This record gives sequence, structure tokens and C-alpha cells, in this order.
Amino acid sequence: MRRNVIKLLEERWKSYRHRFVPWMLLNLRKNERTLRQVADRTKDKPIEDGEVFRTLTRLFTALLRNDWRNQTEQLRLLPAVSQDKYLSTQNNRTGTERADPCTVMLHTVGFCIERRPSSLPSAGTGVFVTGGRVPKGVTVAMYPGTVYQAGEPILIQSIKNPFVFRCIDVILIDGNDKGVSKLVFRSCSGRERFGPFRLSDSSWLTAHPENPLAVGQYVNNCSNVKAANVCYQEFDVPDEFPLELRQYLPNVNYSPDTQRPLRCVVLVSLREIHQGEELFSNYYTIVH
Ligand SMILES: C[S@@+](CC[C@H](N)C(=O)[O-])C[C@H]1O[C@@H](n2cnc3c(N)ncnc32)[C@H](O)[C@@H]1O
Repeated sequence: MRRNVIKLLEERWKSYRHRFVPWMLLNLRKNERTLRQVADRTKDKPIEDGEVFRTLTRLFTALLRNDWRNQTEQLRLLPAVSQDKYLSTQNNRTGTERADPCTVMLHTVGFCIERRPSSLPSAGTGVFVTGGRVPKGVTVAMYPGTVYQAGEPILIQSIKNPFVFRCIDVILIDGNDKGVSKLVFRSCSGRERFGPFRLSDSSWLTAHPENPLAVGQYVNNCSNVKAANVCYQEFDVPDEFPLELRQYLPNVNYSPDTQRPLRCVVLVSLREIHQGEELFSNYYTIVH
């Protein structure tokens, strides 16, 4: 009995320690060596950044078109040229009904994903394709959360937190939608606005995200029985990413004066994925 408990605790620790900041710092040198090796192997991204850019802007434009609530105020503050562009996106609208974001996603990219109880026993919540079909090599989900550059204070939030995602360059993304992590995201997100526009989306902290892609933190780890069907890929948001669409980005920098572009992480399909299938990633494959 005691041996079983010790074994269970040992297994829990092994699966969690990679996200526990003091352990990471203690093992930094060893990790850096491994990271360098993995970086060399993963120089080629699964899909081009331009492809991620196109999918995100297409979906976000459709979500904006669907989101009638902010229209008037946002339109008033847009420059004249953008007003024309914005109005042209409204021409196809029928009535003032606002569709569910998942329906918008299904019509725009051909599939939708949602959180459901995992198909694995005792794995909690997972993410499923609930409509349509995901082709191979497309952006399927985003990993939401607060982005911490190396050295920024994440210790308290990282304790007992399985949602801290580590990028190859040791940028960390805290995708926990509860407790201190939630408060930190809300505070950082509330801090940043440009005129009428929010620069990030905090609705992923609720049961009804405005951006339906932003559930990637709930994707479970692959196993011998369930192979990975998605992988992680970094996406640094370029300057030319449209201002009015940034309100759907589910990431925000912890530090207001971060000089680097906003780091997002997307999940990319490794094969065709059908309606009803659960998404699985490999937690130990490091993105580049
Ligand atoms: C990032 S969370 C994923 C979302 C999680 N399923 C939930 O409901 O909160 C990672 C945690 O999910 C669980 N998990 C992920 N993959 C699993 C698997 N293949 N088998 C069992 N549990 C898993 C573990 O508890 C792990 O610490």
C-alpha cells in the first residue's frame, strides 16, 4: 500500500517537474544541452508562419464580423480607410443575430473544436473535433495564457500548475484559467488597449471563449494507445497583424515593456482528424 502511494507520488512528480520553475532552474544547464539538440532537430516548422497568419486573420475577421456588440464604438474610432474595409465585411450579414463562435469557426475553417470529458479514464477534460474535418497541416488550436520571458516572476503561479508551457527559448506560457494565474492574465490583459480595441482576449478564462481556438491548454498527452495527432508550433505575432483583430489573441505579455513580439503557440494537425476524435499532443516535443 505504502509502496503504491510512493510510486504514485513519484509518477506525479515526474510528469509535473518539467513545469516546476525551481526544478527547471536547477537543471538549466542539462536542459539547455537537450534543448539545443532538440532545436537542431526542429528547425523546420511543421507549417509556415504565413499559413498560421492567414488562418488566424481569416477566423478573427469572421469573428469580428459576427460580433455586432462592439461595432458602433469601434467603427467611430477607425481611420476612414479601415472603416470602408470594416464596412465591406458587414455586407454579407443577415440581420443582427450573433452566431455561436464555434459555428463561425466551422463555416470559416471547416471544423470546430470544443472541450469535453477526455476519452482517457482519469485524464479530466480534453479537446475534441466536434464538427467538420481537420485536414493535415493546419492550425487547429491556440495555447492561451500569460507570456513570461526568461527571469520574469512565475514561481507562485507555477506551483502545482500543470498548464505552464515551456517554449524552446525558455519563454513560459501560463495557460491556467484558475487562481493566481487567472488574476494575472486579467490584470495584464486589462492593462493593454489601443483606443477602443483590446489587444488580447480574456474570454478563454471562461466556459465560452470568444476565440474557439483558445482551448489548446486542455489538449491531453499522447500515450501508447492514443498517438499524437497535433504538435506545438511557436508563432511570434508580427507587427503587421491587424490591430482590430488582436482582440482575439488569447496571449498577453506579463511585462508591459517587453521588447519582443508577442509569443503565441499554435497546435498544428499531424494528420487528417475527424469529427468525434480527441486531440493528443506530445508534451515533450519542444516547439521552435
Ligand atoms: C495541461 S493539463 C491538460 C488538461 C487536463 N486534462 C485537465 O482536465 O485539466 C495536463 C494534465 O492532464 C492530465 N493528463 C494529460 N494527459 C494525460 C494522459 N494521457 N493520461 C492521463 N492524464 C493525462 C494530467 O493530469 C496532466 O497533469
